[in-house]
Amino acid sequence: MKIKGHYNTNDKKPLLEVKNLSLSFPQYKNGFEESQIQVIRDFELTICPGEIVAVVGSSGSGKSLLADSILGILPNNAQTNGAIFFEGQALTPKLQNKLRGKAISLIPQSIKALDPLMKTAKQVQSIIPDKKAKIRIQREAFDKLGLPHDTDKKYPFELSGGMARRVLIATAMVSEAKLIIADEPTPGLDEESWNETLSHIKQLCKANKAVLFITHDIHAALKIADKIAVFYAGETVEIANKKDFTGNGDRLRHPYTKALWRALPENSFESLDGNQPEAMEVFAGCVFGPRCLMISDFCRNNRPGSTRVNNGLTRCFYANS
Ligand SMILES: Nc1ncnc2c1ncn2[C@@H]1O[C@H](COP(=O)(O)OP(=O)(O)OP(=O)(O)O)[C@@H](O)[C@H]1O
Ligand code: NI
Repeated sequence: MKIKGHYNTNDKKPLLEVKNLSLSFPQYKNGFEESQIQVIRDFELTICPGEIVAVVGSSGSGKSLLADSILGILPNNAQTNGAIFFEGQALTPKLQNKLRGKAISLIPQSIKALDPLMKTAKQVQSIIPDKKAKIRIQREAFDKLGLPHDTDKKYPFELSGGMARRVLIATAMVSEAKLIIADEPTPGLDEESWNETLSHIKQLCKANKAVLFITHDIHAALKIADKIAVFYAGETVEIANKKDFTGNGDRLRHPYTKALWRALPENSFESLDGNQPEAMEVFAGCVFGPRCLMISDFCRNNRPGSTRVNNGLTRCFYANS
């Protein structure tokens, strides 16, 4: 069955809906012959208030460009197709300008995003709309995140990496954002900071904020997300629920997701041969085909559309087998 409307596991109204988003860049061979590098193909995703949805994909699969598409900060030469809706309204460049940093906010990967010349408390207070309550709101957020009082007067360079990361999360916490996009917020962290960062992100959704959690770390996704969208070569090959990641992965719907799950050290540690295709490779059939053990001639010549299976979504002709 082809999905027509939005994918939704509960009765809440979607906050964000991405429908058939495709993104490409023009490329010039020999200086003038134009071709397209297709980075994202027919991407779809729905996030409801209070939900954490992880987008899991390996390096170069198009995750950050997906975030940039939602925020409206794509490079000028990017060409997009498809539609993004926020609270049911089409996200036009004008609306993106209005919402960016307000209703839609970003927790960037780099702690360099903090202003080096402003004390941390001031930075966080500066984005609180209620000016009378800003000091109290900032302090409450710092308390929730375990940032002691003496953090308030420190400059970013005086903070440890973990503390600076908490200040970035505090910024999202006090903002009026309904949707927070966290782009790889856990790179290279030790186990304790990793756990802390994830539980702080989880706290955000308690205030009914939704989080789009972008990561290549499937453990991190499984720890906090309600739904997991698996991104492969710019396509959502599966949207699974957390509970589907169990046992031998038999509840999972797509061979790539099963392979990711089985490759984890606590599972059988089976690796998957081959590499994800480069953005410029053109496919008539399934993008995962070259690495798939179930490949048939049909898969080589036909692109699978999205199919709803077991309250999730997949792009595989053999999803039910
Ligand atoms: N301006 C651009 N022009 C052409 N190609 C680009 C441009 N920006 C990004 N790309 C390509 O798009 C692909 C996806 O990039 P993106 O940064 O979204 O990946 P990612 O999944 O976020 O990777 P990572 O996990 O390493 O952050 C990459 O192959 C990248 O080289
Ligand atoms: Ni990225």
